Amino acid sequence: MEILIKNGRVIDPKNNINEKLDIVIKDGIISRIGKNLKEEGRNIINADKMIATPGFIDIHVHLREPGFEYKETIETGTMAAAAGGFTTVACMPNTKPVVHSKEIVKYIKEKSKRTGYVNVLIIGSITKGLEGKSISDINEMVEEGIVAISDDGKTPMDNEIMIKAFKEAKKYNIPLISHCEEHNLSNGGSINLGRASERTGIKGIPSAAEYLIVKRDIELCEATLSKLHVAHVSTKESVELIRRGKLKGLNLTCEVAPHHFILTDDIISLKDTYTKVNPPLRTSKDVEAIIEGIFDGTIDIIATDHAPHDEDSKKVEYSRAAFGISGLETAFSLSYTELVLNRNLPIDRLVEMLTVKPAEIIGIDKGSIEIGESADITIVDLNREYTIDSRQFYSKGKNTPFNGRKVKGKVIYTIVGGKVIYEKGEIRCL
Ligand SMILES: NC(=O)N[C@@H](CC(=O)O)C(=O)O
Ligand SMILES: [Zn+2]
Ligand SMILES: [Zn+2]
Repeated sequence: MEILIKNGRVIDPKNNINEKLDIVIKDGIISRIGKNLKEEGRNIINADKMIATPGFIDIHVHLREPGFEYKETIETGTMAAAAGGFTTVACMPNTKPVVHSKEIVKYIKEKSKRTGYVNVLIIGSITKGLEGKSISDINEMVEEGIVAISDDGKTPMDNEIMIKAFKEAKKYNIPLISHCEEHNLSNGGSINLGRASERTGIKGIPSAAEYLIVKRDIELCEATLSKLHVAHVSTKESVELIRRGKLKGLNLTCEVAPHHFILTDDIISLKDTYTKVNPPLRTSKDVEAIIEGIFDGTIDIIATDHAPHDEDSKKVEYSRAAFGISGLETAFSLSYTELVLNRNLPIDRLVEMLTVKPAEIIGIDKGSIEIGESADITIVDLNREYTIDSRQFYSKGKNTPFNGRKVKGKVIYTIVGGKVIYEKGEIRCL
């Protein structure tokens, strides 16, 4: 049966489209785009007063499988993705075992095929066991289809290892995604070093813990002529370093997570460990620099860094709590409300940061609405206001500092390969 998406405003930044159009899906593929297309014999999705965009792509999620199924599984994580409008996610390798060999890549691929609701791409680790000592089996993981390498959660501190890793990434034309943290500086800290750490007595992490490694990795990217993608930028110095690196014409991109352009460390209190995230929430100066970076294109994309945790890992003393925010189900509404409504970012730019730009970074042929392409489409009601309620999350991780926040812009349909996976709050069974 063909599907007709009727009367939506189609926003497809790759093709410079922003107008009211109908879309026909046949056998999972986009078969027609045009005005006033015939209804007969087609399943109608009424997208009147809504936008239809390419399915969102999140290149930074933690699905926790294998090994931490009590925090999230591929099944629950991809349900959360669908509820957030994401049709493709790339999962980070800090699982148990770590994704450092072809066996684990195969395991995740197979499990995703069986239990995943959206497309799951895989990021392999840079070093075995994320230990920063010896390089993973990158060659064989590339053969199994990994889209990037990263030791996310940690930074390999040894330059020799990093140079080898950059050269490997270059050989296979994949980006190295850097979690930038100088561990000797972050050293047991839980929040940003500054007013909040003084106020609360919680041990601080200086901005330099991030930007020293951003600086190092940009220099290594330049020296090895490879692709660097900086994960979860949180400081104004990092934004400036990346801006300058890009001016030099380096193969350099970066992402920001919604919590880093919306929240500051002012909201931190000893009892609310849902505000604990790595890198930590910073100051309003950092937030303003990140916003500037989003406007001038220094910051390429939004990625959620979806980091779900079980309650036992969060309901402990602040310094002992796990770092991370469950982000897939709130990312669009938060970003739309903050960037488009509060700060006047053009909606096309927001959609671009969630679709074609992430696709380009990991080199996949997705992120647009084109005839002949797989029908990954997200339909959003921009006028729908609601209050974030983590009890309604499909994710196992209820850890969000945004609970109770009023936002605007709700995902109504998520279509993956022509199948309606999510519709008006409900996930459709596989
Ligand atoms: N961001 C986080 O606070 N936590 C991530 C690790 C990471 O992204 O660095 C996690 O795996 O829980
Ligand atoms: Zn990280
Ligand atoms: Zn992460």
